[in-house]
Amino acid sequence: MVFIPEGKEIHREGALMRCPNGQAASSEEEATVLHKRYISEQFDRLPAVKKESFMSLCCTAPNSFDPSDPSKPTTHGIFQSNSVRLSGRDRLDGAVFPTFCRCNHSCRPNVRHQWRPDLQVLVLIAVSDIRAGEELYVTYNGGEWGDSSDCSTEVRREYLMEHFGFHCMCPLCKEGDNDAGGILADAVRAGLAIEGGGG
Ligand SMILES: C[S@@+](CC[C@H](N)C(=O)[O-])C[C@H]1O[C@@H](n2cnc3c(N)ncnc32)[C@H](O)[C@@H]1O
Repeated sequence: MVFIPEGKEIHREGALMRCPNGQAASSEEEATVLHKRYISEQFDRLPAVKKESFMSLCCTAPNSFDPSDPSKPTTHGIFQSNSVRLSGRDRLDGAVFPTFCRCNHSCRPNVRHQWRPDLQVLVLIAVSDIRAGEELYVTYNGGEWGDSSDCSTEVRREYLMEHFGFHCMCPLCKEGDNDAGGILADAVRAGLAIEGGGG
């Protein structure tokens, strides 16, 4: 079977759009206005094909749709929904990437990403053997909870809901659901047995 071995570089790509995370401003409101304006100006400068690629990305951040047309995502909303913080000398910037931003999160990812400031590219590397057809998962929390096996499904989901606004359905969390279902089923069976035995 075809597979990508652990440690192999899978892909590298440059940013579709990049923006400083913090801008000199006298208030949070002003910083948001500047951020939105910066993104809008960057978007206007993109060639048509990159505009299309950017606008096709998911839009899930709060308040990310145009108030005058709630079906239309804003450029700021798309940036907020997809941006990843860069590292090294570029650590003050966030950026959106055409392929990386298509990857879903897993609490047990099979891919890690590394920003290369020297080359100005994001590199995706397999962290386990990946079989043909297997989904590529990255982690959105930047290793915040270390080894996710130390942390319960509930705690990880709470964190992801609070910071990223979704209920995690990654394979590890689904395993947690099955375990919980199993425990519940055992408890119900035990209860029935006790009830049955006591009657
Ligand atoms: C950057 S997008 C990821 C790519 C997106 N699924 C797409 O098709 O373009 C992030 C959004 O994907 C969804 N998502 C990513 N990982 C998820 C997971 N483990 N469980 C549930 N939803 C997830 C959430 O809606 C999240 O806000």
